[in-house]
Amino acid sequence: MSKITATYLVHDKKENLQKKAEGIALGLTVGSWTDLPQLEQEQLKKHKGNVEEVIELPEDPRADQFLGSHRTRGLLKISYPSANFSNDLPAILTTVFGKLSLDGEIKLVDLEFDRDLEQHFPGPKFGITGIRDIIGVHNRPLVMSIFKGVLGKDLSFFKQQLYEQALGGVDLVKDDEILFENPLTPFEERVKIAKEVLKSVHEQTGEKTLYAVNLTGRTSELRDKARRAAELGANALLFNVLSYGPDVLQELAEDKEIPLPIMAHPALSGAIGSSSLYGIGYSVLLGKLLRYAGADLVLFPSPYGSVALDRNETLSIAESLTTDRISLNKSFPVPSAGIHPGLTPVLFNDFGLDSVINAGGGIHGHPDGAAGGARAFRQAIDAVVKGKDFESFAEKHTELQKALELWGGVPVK
Ligand SMILES: CSCCC(=O)C(=O)COP(=O)(O)O
Ligand SMILES: [Mg+2]
Repeated sequence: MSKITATYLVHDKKENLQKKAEGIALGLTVGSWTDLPQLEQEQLKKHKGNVEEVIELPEDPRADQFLGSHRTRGLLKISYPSANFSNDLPAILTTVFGKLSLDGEIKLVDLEFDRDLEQHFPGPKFGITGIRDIIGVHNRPLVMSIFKGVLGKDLSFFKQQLYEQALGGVDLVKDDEILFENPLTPFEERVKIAKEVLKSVHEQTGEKTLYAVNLTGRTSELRDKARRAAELGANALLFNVLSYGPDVLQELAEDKEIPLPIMAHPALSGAIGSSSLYGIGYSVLLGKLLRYAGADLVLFPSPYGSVALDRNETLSIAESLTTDRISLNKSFPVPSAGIHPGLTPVLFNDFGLDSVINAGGGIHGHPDGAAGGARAFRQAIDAVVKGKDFESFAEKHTELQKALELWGGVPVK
């Protein structure tokens, strides 16, 4: 029988982790069944969760600081039969971590879909390969920039910023996630102007650029709005997935009349993923779930910038997005937040060729403006991909040199 397997990190005053695991396996499925008549017990058996593994972990060295007295710490791996849920993320999440998420110090740190279940989730429509094919770039990390300072500005400002970013050589430009429907830069107008600007840049440089327009508004409006964007010539969407829920992303990703790559923004994810005791681990939240739901690109804070995540957490997100799965395309990992060209060597070292380097301030704050910032990133990427000495390369590339003078460089340790 098909199943889903969840791994939980638990901290407990009670010593017996096996008993705790059995309690969860029973409590989240059939409840108390041992006192029921034999026939009913047999019927319920096929619905009962199964404890697959219990691993006791050494006490966290920081336990005294944030946990108080000694606690048992461990990983509980429990599987749930697919007979218990329908094949959709809301049912799966409610089964494995609905009520349980409220029950003390417990964090969902892994979720394994078996092959039968995986087939119900088509995943990214384009994925890494599809996006590379659209842009026509296969041999380097991509560069993405973010519109900045657009709130309160009109379409002429938007047009100029887009033009400069694209002309400098970024592969993708995205709206900031805080740009919603507004009278100065309406959604449909942004799409139309972007189409015109990117066509003109393509004619000048021969390079293709994607613009991810922020798909916002009430859930019931999203499908029509995204379809309209596609009709008007949009070539990508940005989506604040956690404000809506992964199933909403899946609806959009599966829609044949929305033939656009979808970029998932991590806004709100810190509220769910950042505690070491509670919530959902980032590799599940931003990794597996968003890939299953169909995100072609997933943004997350890098270990190095202004909003930094633990390095191992970021590596596990990237691994969840890119690990080989027979029936699923890979999603592009997009380490972000406070990124500047001097971080390119460490980002390339951590996330490799199949990643997108994404910057807002690190593009617009360049002394030569957004086009200069974009060139600095392209030069930085050129240097790392060719294995050149970064500092010496910068001496011969003006924009990169200026970026390093302003923000410094971070060498790979
Ligand atoms: C928290 S990851 C999302 C990155 C993002 O949306 C952003 O605006 C980053 O801007 P920055 O100027 O820090 O590159
Ligand atoms: Mg932003």
